[in-house]
Amino acid sequence: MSGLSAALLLISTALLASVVLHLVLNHVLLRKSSRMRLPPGPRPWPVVGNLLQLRQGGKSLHKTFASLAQQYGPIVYLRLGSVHTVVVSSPTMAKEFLKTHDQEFQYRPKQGLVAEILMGNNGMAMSTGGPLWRHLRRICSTEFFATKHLQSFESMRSKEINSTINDICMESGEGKVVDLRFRLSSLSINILTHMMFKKRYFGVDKSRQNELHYFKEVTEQVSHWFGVLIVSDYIPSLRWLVKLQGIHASLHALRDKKSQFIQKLIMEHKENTIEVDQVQDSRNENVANTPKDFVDVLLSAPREDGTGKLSEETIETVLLEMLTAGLESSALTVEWAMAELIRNPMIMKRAQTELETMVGMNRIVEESDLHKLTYLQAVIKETFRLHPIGPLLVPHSSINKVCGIMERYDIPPHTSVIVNVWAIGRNPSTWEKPLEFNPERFLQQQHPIVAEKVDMHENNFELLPFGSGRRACPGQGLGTLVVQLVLARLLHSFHWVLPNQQEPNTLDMSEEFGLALSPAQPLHAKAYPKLLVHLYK
Ligand code: HEM
Repeated sequence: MSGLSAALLLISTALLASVVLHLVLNHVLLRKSSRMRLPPGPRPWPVVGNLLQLRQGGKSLHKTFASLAQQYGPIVYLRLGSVHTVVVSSPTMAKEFLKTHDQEFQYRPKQGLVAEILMGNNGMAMSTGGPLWRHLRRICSTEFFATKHLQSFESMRSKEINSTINDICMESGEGKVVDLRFRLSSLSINILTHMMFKKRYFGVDKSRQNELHYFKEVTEQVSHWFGVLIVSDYIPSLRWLVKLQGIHASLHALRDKKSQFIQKLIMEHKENTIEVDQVQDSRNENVANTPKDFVDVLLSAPREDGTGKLSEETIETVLLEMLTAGLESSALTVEWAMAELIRNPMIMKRAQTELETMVGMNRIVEESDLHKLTYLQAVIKETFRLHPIGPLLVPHSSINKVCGIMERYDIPPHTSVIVNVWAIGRNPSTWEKPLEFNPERFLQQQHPIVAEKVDMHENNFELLPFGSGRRACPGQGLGTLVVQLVLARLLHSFHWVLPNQQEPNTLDMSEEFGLALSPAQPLHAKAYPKLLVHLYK
C-alpha cells in the first residue's frame, strides 16, 4: 500500500470514529435535553445539529437568526453540533436574560479555539467569568472609563479631531473625494491608542510607519479570525481535522506576533522610554502632558487576590481585547450615521441647522455643547437602532441549568445565549415603519416608546447597542462621546454629498457581517467647507 493510501485510510478511519463517538454523545445529550422544556426551534440533525441551517443563510448570521425568529417566535433553541444555543429576538425576552436572570447569564460560553489560543482565559471580554473578570472590570471602570479620567483627555480628543478636519479640508481644497472609512478609522485609532499607551499612529513621521503596519496587521488578523467558524468548536471530536488544516499553527503564529507588539509597549512603559507623540494645534500646544495611560494603570494594578501585580499575560490580553473591542466600534457607527445622512439630505439639513443655532458659525463644537444637541442625539439613536455594530452582542452563558424562563422554558447549563439586537431594532411590532431612517421617532412624545424613555440605559430593551447588565459594554461612555463629537464636527464643518453627482438614494447600504457589522462598501463623499478658514487650522 502506498504512503498516500495509508494516510487516506487513516484519515477515513479517524473520521468514522469521530462520527460514531459523536452519535453516541449526541444520543446522550438529546435524551438529557428531551426531558427539559426547551424553547421551540428547528429539528436538529444527528452530529451537526442545526449547523447546516446556519450555513444556508450565508455569512449574515443576524439575518438567518431573524428569519428563524419569524418562524419559531422570539426565543429559538438550536443545537449547533453539540452546543446548546438560544437566540432571543424581542425586548421582553432580552430583558428576561439580561435583567431578570442577569446574574445567571453573566458568563461567556466556553471559549472557541480562536479565543482560547489568542486570549487564554485571563482577560475580560472573552473570559468565561469569575473573580479575575470582575477585578479587571472594576479596574477599567474606575481607572479608565471613569468620567473624570475621560474628561482629562478632552484636549487630546479635540486636537485629534482638529487634525482630521484639517486633512479633510485640504482634500476638499484639492477637489479630492474623502475616504471616510480611512479618515474615521485613523482618527479612532489615534484617540484610543493615545489613551491606552500614549502613542498615535497616523499623522506621524515615517519612523512610526513600520510599527503602524505591524499594529494594523495584528488587529486586522485578530478581527478576521474572530469571524471564522471553526467546526471543532461545535464538534469537538473534529479537532484533529482543524489541526490538519494548519489553523492551530496560524493562530499560534498570530499569538506570538501580538505578544511581540504588546511586549514592546510594556517594555517601553517599564523603562519609561516611550516617545510621547505631539499633536500640534493652532496654539502650538502639544499633548505631552496627558494623564496616566492604561498600560501604566495595568502595570501598577494588584492581582485579584490583592497579592503582587497582574501577570504580564493578563495585561497583554486585556490590552488586545480593549483594542479589538474599541478600535472600530465608534468609527463604524459614525460611518453608518454619515451614510444615512447623505442618503437623507433633509435629515442632514435639520442636524446642521441645529448645530448652526446652538453652536453658531464663529467657533467649533466643544464637548460641552453635546448635551444641547437633541436632534443629533436622535440621529445617533436611530443609527444604533438600524446599524448596531454588535448585532448579536457577545454570547452570554450560565454555569447551571436555569428553569422557568418566562415561566415556560428551561435552559440547559453552558447554553450559548445570543441576543439579536439587530432584529429587535427592526421589529415592526415595536417600531413604526422600522426600515425607515427617521430620527424624529425619538422626539415624538406621543409614541409609546418615545425618545425620552428609550435612552440606551439599563431599562430599555428596545434599543441595546451596548448590551445591558453585568456584561454591558464598559466603553459606552467613551464610545458615545466620540461618536457624538466626531459626527457633530463633521456636520458643522462641511456640506457632504456623494461624488460624481450620484443620487443620494442610490447609495449602497448593504452590510458586511464580521467581528463588527460594517457598511459593505467604505463610504466615499465630497466635503465642502462651511466655516471661516481659520477654524480649520
Ligand atoms: C460605539 C461604540 C461601542 C459599541 C456600540 C460597543 C458595543 C459593545 C457590545 C454590544 C458589547 C457586548 C455586550 C454584551 O455582551 O452584552 C461590548 C462589550 C465590550 N466592549 Fe464595547 N462598544 C463600543 C465601544 C467600546 C470601546 C471604545 C471600548 C474600549 C476601549 C469597548 C470595550 C468593550 C469591552 C472590554 C467589552 C467586553 C465586556 C465584558 O465582557 O465584560 N467598547 N461592547
